[in-house]
Amino acid sequence: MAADTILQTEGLTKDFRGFRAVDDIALTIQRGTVHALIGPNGAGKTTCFNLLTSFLSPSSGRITYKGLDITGMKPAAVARLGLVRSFQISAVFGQMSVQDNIRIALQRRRGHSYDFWRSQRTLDSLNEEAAALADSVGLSDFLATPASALSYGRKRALELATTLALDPEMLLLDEPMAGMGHEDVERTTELIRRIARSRTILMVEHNLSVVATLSNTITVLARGKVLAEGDYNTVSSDPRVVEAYIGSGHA
Ligand SMILES: Nc1ncnc2c1ncn2[C@@H]1O[C@H](COP(=O)(O)OP(=O)(O)OP(=O)(O)O)[C@@H](O)[C@H]1O
Repeated sequence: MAADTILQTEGLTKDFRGFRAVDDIALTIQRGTVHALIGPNGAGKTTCFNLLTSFLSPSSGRITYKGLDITGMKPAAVARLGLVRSFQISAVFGQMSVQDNIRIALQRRRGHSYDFWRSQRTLDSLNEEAAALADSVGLSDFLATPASALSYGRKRALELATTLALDPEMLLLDEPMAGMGHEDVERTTELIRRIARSRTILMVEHNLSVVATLSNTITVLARGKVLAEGDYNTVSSDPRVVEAYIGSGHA
């Protein structure tokens, strides 16, 4: 494992009752980069993503994070190592305000679980940090707003804030732009760019213009295998990639 590699997979394979969804994938993610996983429908992106966060166990192969073999570890243990998946781990409570949602997440990082209810003082001690996090995702004007009253894009921003409250070193984002309108996509792109300044990000994303804007490296999957890898210009001009997308009716 090279010194600046944060996550690596070797021979990563997943079979579903005889169907090979992920086939011998070798990924190397460099620390401090934004790495995108793309590919036509059914390429194996989600399966690969689920393997990386231990939501699925591989049929064979190995995953190494910061030099540590994390294959088969429980998702929570992986998260504690700083490899955190957004939108799944972070629950947002609709009736609670933006501020309270973020304060709960901050409490969780400190391992206090839900006993924060006991002390208003403990909660208040998190106000500053919560405000800073809300600000970092563009929600400073919404601190008192119940999460359920936020627009879809802002809800996703709140989810991101609650994930960032765990202070992950590496963030795995599953289609961060899914279901967003143009304005939210732009805001979220900027947000991810800012987050990426101090973190490593791996994302599965269908919006290719977002991928082009944000990614340092792109791995293209097709039929469970790595088809191409490189920067956006390299992979988008690769005839095999163009064909894979056209063949799937995606282009
Ligand atoms: N639990 C499962 N059981 C059986 N087959 C599965 C399972 N999960 C995924 N597959 C199959 O594995 C293949 C890869 O699926 P996956 O969801 O990883 O692809 P994807 O690239 O994320 O696709 P999409 O872009 O449509 O989300 C598909 O053919 C899918 O039907």
